[in-house]
Amino acid sequence: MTTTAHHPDQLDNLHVRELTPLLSPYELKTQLPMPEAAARTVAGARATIRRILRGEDQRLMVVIGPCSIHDTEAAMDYARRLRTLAGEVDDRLFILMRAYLEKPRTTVGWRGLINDPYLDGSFDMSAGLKVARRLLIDMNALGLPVATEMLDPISPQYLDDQISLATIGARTTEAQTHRALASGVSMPVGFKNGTDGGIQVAVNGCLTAAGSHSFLGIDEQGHSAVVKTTGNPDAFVILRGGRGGPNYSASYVAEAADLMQKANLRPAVMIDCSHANTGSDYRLQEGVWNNVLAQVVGQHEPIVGLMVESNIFEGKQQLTADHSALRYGVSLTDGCIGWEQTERILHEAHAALARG
Ligand SMILES: O=C[C@H](O)[C@H](O)COP(=O)(O)O
Ligand SMILES: C=C(OP(=O)(O)O)C(=O)O
Repeated sequence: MTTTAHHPDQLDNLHVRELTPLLSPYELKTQLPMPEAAARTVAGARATIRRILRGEDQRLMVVIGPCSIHDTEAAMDYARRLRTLAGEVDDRLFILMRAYLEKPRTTVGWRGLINDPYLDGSFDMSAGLKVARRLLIDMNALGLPVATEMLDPISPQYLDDQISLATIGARTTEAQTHRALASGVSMPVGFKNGTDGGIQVAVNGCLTAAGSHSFLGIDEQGHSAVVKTTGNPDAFVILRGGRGGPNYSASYVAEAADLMQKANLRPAVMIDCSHANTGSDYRLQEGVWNNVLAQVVGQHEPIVGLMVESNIFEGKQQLTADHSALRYGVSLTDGCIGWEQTERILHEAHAALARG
């Protein structure tokens, strides 16, 4: 650890308290290598998602799971349940678990398992990366692929072999850093519309990510490096609502498809049933889900999937200093639907899609 002490003439690092070296991606991947079964899950899921995006696989992609993971035991409990459920509906629905390990905040708040794994402001990110990698390996080894938000431009070097689908969130969808990052990651990537509801920024994100970029990052040894990318052709738009309200209706879906077409991109749209599509009221997610399903049953394209915030138990809870008071399987960030409702809506969707 290097702690900076300020000299009166010092001009740099004036607001930096501490710099703590981190293990390298190579070291972490050597400590926690990819098992054969997990590798099969990731490779298979990425190929399936690419086929869905190109209209070659008619199944609907569903990204479902906690708003954020703070308890790995509860996350694995959820993952085992979802793995079983995914197998029951996989002729119509292709299910990925939402395994969100980094949280963007509107202002301040807990920023996720990688940033602060002990939930106490100690910010032990070495431990956070280890716990995140272990968890993603265990999920993939079950045969359950995962989707996550890529918020930090460094952490993907530690984890990207475990991730089948990446998303760029509403707060970063217009950022050059995240668009360049998306151009180099190894999996398909969804760009959310902006927090103001603007869809064009998400389309611009897809367009930018399709090209090659050069940016500052790290290599496998953890050294700072110029990262040169080839471009990622597998990008799509996620409609999550905005300040003006929801944007999951058919007219917004058509607008997104039209904007993608005008940008010479194959229209592919996922609907996020949460966030500004519900005004952050998790109880409204099922209504959004049903509306979008009705759109899909009539005409699948350009809708490729849905996203739902779900946990073992519904609602959310406050993070306080007394962790013994935390309720098992309840979100620490956005409110989620509970497991029973999750099972029900997935089975109902499966039946509705089977009926056509
Ligand atoms: O998905 C989670 C939240 O919507 C996002 O992280 C912003 O959360 P906040 O408004 O509570 O900070
Ligand atoms: C933060 C999230 O969403 P958004 O970027 O749409 O707010 C999320 O999906 O966890």
